[in-house]
Amino acid sequence: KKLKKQNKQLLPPGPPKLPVLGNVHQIGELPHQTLWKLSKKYGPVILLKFGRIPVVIISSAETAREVLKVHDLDCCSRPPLAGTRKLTYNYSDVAFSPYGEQWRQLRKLCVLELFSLKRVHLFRFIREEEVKMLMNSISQSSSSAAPVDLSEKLFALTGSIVFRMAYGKIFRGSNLDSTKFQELVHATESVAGGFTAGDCLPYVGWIIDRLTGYHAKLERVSHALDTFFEEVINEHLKPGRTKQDQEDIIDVMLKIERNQTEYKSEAWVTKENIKAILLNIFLGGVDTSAITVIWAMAELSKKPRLMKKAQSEIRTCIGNKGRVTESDIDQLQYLKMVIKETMRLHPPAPMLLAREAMSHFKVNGYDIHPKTLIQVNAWAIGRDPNYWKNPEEFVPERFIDNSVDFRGQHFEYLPFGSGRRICPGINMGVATSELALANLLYCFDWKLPNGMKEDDINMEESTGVSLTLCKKTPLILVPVNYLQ
Ligand code: HEM
Repeated sequence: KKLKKQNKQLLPPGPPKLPVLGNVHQIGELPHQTLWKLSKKYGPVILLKFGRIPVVIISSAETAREVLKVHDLDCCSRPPLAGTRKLTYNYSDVAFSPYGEQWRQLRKLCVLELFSLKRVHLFRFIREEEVKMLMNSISQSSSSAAPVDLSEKLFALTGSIVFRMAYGKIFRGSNLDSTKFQELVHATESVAGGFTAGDCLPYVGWIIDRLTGYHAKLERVSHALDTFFEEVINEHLKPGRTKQDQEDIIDVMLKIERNQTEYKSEAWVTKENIKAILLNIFLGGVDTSAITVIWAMAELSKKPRLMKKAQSEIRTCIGNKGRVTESDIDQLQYLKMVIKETMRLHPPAPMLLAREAMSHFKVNGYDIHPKTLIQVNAWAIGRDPNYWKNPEEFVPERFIDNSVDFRGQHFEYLPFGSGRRICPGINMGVATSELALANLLYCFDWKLPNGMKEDDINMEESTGVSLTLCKKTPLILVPVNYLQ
């Protein structure tokens, strides 16, 4: 009877699997690309096995809609992974915690308090100050016609912005300078989010994790993070901290923690929740915005005509004001299209964060069982020729008179995901990317170094050590001051 029932089930197709390993050996360094190729052969819903874990890969707008909208509630949990469990104080966070009451309350806290539009506006002065400092530092290189490593500068910029918003401190002069902070972010990314042997292989996996050094690295990183979080939280608890201090994200969370009784039915926050959410901000906020601006500058440098078009829009609008502020951004329609097109071709998170099915449901007629992991390939969907004309080409103009946006309602375009788990930091991420790009384009003309040609710009991708998709080689350009 059982066999009969099983035979009636229709599982998604997929490539042949090895015993024990499943398909792990086929994934390669750029999983979104490998899986895209597999989807061309096997279709938009594929079943793989990572060791013992069944994984379904979704690669079309229609099937993404089924998963993220129609069956959102059936699969809005996150899988339990060893790295994230350790780093998030046993899932005390928002991004990696399973679906349930705690996640709902913390998510509400993020949406209504921490990353709300009001909060994004309150932090505007931080973004403007940090972008201004970046322009000043680039301007110095410009006077000596020295090439600038824009990748490094942009990672440092978004690091400083997130650091100040969350911890209220400025890198410069602190014992954790920008380089050390970047190192900590990247070390954290290298142990968070991905699958370890222990997650995939029963009995022997944990031994492999010890032999490869993963376990020791995870211990080291989580200890360093915990020490850092303890330090910044304790600083916020010192009595000398005056009311005039600009309220940062730790202040907001500590206030809520203190007022537990007042909030009781609304939200409840412990020190561990605070630390775990700080970690989410760390991982969600730093690289994503920097990566967007780096890819945008790389694409525009390859197409000088488009760069000129974006610059003339900004320069006509801003005149001789000296810099672009956030109140100018709404008038810069072409700039917004450049950001959108960049996120279509280079979504910072090419595979949305993995979800876990909580109940049985069907996608495209295939059975999906509870505990199956579901990964949506946003990168492949953004290049689907059924939805995008000349999908491999960078054409910001495709967004003219096109209502498609990144708020999760258009399943052919999912840079921030969709459904219950959609990124709550959209406004913060977009505000940072738009302001930085607008100022880079306004303040400078950009030349390629050492007689390099547009076609020589290396557009190879790298997932590096993390879940995000960077440009493989740093973007090096020569700035020429536009305003003297
Ligand atoms: C360009 C900037 C950004 C991009 C492209 C981006 C992208 C994403 C994506 C694709 C997801 C997964 C959505 C899903 O599973 O459906 C996500 C989740 C998340 N992002 Fe972002 N993000 C950005 C900026 C930020 C910022 C600035 C923050 C916070 C300061 C943030 C915090 C989070 C959190 C907490 C989650 C987990 C939500 C949950 O699981 O409920 N992100 N982001």
